[in-house]
Amino acid sequence: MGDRRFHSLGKRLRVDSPGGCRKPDERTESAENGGGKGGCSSKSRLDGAGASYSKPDDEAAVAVPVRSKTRPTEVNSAKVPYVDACGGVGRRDLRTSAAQGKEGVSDQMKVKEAVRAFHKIFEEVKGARKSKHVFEKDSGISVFSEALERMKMSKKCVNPGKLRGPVPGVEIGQEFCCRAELVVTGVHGQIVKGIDWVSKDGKPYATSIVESGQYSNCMKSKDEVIYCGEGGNRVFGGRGCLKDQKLSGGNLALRNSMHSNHPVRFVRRYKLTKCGSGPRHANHERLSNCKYVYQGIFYVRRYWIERGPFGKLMYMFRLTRDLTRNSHDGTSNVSRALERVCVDDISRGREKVPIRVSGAVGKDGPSPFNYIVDIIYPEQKDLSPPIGCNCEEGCHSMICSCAIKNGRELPYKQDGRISKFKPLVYECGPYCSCSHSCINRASQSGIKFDLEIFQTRGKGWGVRSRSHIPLGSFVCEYIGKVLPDVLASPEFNKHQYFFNIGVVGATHEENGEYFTIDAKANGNIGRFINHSCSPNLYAQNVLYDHDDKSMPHIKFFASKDILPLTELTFDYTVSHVRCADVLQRMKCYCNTVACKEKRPNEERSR
Ligand SMILES: C[S@@+](CC[C@H](N)C(=O)[O-])C[C@H]1O[C@@H](n2cnc3c(N)ncnc32)[C@H](O)[C@@H]1O
Repeated sequence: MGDRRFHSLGKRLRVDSPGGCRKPDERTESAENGGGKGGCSSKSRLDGAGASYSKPDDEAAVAVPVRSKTRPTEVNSAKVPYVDACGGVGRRDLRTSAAQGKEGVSDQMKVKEAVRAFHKIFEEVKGARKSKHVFEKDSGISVFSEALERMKMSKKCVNPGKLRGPVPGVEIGQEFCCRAELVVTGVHGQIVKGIDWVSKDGKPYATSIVESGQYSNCMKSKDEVIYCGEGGNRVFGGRGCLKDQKLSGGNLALRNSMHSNHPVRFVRRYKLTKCGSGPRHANHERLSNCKYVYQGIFYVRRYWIERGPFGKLMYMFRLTRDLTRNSHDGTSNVSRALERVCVDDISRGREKVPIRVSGAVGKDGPSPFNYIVDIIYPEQKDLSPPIGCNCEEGCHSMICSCAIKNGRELPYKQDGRISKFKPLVYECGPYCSCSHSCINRASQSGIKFDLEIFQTRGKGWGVRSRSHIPLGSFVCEYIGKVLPDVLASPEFNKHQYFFNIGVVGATHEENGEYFTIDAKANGNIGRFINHSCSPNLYAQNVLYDHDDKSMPHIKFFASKDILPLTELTFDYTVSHVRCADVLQRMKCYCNTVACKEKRPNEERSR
């Protein structure tokens, strides 16, 4: 390993939400629907720290939460016939649906009954106010809220606890006239907030999200949603509430749900045209100018922060539908589907492109690990946010403060390829004013090449690309959990997944503060890249979301043009990977001329 010299960064700022910490959640799983106040100012980090989930993904994905004997019918298609919750003209008789068992029907009847009861109470409240000439603006509480309150008092809501996963009696595609209907049926317990959550072991976990129309959310396809977190960043500006979003409340709950692979219900809002169709209540009147359609169970795959339309930071979440979950499937179907996922995409939809396992699958496939796409920083580490650039019109080498830190040059060419390798590259990031398409963010847009994992000779699994990779292209990051060096046990293991990090010559070395990325339990495709004495990848230190040189991102770029199906490798000895120690104790199977020259007497007959 190379020697470690270094400089000081001085004071470290926090990346996380400021503010004191009251208990992260005041609600409990058994809280009455809609009763909680969403906010929480829990002190929490931007990074993945605190990801205390212990379940491997596979396990979590198969474990369908069971809370009622009567499982709801979840079908993975928005086109399935829906049960109109409003009980009006032209509805199908629920009892005729062959797919629904007796219990499913009774759940649906309960849901329908709750909606009917709500509308009855709503009419009563409205009528009472009308007769007393009480106008909504004078009453201080809306007719909806008052009716909802009465529903709760008379215990007429169904599925009252904060359920996780599917809601009994509610199908994908089911329509609701208003937010209150979502509350009385147990789909989403918040009448205003878009994110609903429960507290478990003192941590909030998201149960459902509703597109409120206030943020720039979008459903990219019927299986993928980009959801903007909550707080101070409405698309239309709001009333004096513009501020940076924080990793607390619903945002923290979504982050935690991502780490623990918790299911999140998603409800989409559709605006209705004046004469268009839409659910109506018993009197055939529209209750609002939009409708809400239940879309099914989604999983949070990743999150990031970006600047919103008003220049404030927003937490963005990517959720995808879990196609393995379908209550018509028996367990065998679920495991078959999981197997298929393993062959098709080891990242389980977390990368933009699927990552295949070539050859063996199932028991013969790579041993299980939790696929993550964001580094998990140590909880106790205060990460200093960098001072971002102010280049709203695009970054230029002479004026962009990030380019200035790179020696007054932008490290990337127009096509996104790195111009030259450096000890450290400063990219623009979440604290910069430039756009996401800024050229100085080349390594932040995810994997683009068609990578796959395959069995090598003598080295276990390795990585290769099905497509050609041009010199200088970003390939992938080495992702895992950052551990203080002392915790990264140097003991010899068959396959080591440690990557020692830290910019050589930076201040952390004076304090003896060293870190290692451990990708054994949590990692991405980077953990499968093997060593070669004549590598085709280069591990580049990159900083953008914090300024701490002791834990830069490790980004792999192509150090030569790489032909399709060539194994991707980097030099463990140059990159300070702890595997370098391993290589001293075991034979190198990179099978290159450089290796034979380095180790002329080594036996390579595996
Ligand atoms: C980061 S892992 C790489 C992925 C690993 N091959 C697997 O199957 O998971 C590092 C381990 O791969 C093996 N390895 C990597 N490069 C090697 C090489 N050139 N020769 C022999 N073994 C190698 C060693 O066992 C090493 O500890």
